[in-house]
Amino acid sequence: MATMRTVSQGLKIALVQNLVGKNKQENIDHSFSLVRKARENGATMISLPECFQSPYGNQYFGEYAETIPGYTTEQLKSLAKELGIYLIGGSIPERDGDKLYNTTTVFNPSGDMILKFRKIHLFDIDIPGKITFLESNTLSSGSKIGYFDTKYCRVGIGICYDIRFPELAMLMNKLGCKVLIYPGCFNMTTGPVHWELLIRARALDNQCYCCAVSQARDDSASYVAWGNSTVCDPWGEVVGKAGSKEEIIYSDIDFERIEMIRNQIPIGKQKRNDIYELKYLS
Ligand SMILES: O=C(O)CCC(=O)C(=O)O
Repeated sequence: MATMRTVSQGLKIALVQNLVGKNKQENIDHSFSLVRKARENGATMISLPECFQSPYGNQYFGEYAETIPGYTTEQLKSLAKELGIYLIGGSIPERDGDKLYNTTTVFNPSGDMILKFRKIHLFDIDIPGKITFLESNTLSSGSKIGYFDTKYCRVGIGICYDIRFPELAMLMNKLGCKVLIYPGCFNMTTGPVHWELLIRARALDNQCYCCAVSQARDDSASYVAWGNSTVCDPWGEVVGKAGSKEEIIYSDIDFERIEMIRNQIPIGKQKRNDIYELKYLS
């Protein structure tokens, strides 16, 4: 007799750290098989990483880009509906006219697209002898904050480099997000020191859950991903962490814990808006 798995009634998040190769269809098929597995294991919200169907790199964005809605997002839509889950489609290179964006789409359990979010802060850095990357050579930036409502809570979205900007996370907190999710793809220079620190910082300064989901590491790729997909709780503690290889990590979101910590250390109420204020210029 087949074993019936228990599907969580609450918010159980799965981060799918898939290995991305050069074949788009294989990337889609393979990552979807991992999403199915995560659903079988009870996840109710599942996130893929940044560029889940395309290798990460300026030389790839144009070739793998699609319109939204388009081929990949139609498949994400069907999968969300088939599995009855909230599905965060990592990101894909999006083509809109003559511009490219790094874009996340989110689907609800009925298959409706409830968010299209374009990466706001482009990854332009120069660390001599280590890594120089200029996303702005190919991509344009978004200019709208990304969040969506679920039956559990409001969830905020940023993409990779966006996690370095505390103001963005604080605004998502101000808008009521209890969970922040960052599809990302850090590298072997910044990943070891900054990745976990940034995830923990965003969780702690907003007293919320913060999740970051990476591609798995491929040492032969032109851009080697750090991996280490992570979930951090509102106390700043890591409650789920992957290694460098392909893996799915799971985390149950405890809303009572968020409230308890917010009551114990009430920084949300102690902000001195008479001295400083964070404004959302929509
Ligand atoms: O901030 C970093 O160190 C890495 C960011 C990145 O890889 C990205 O934004 O895609």
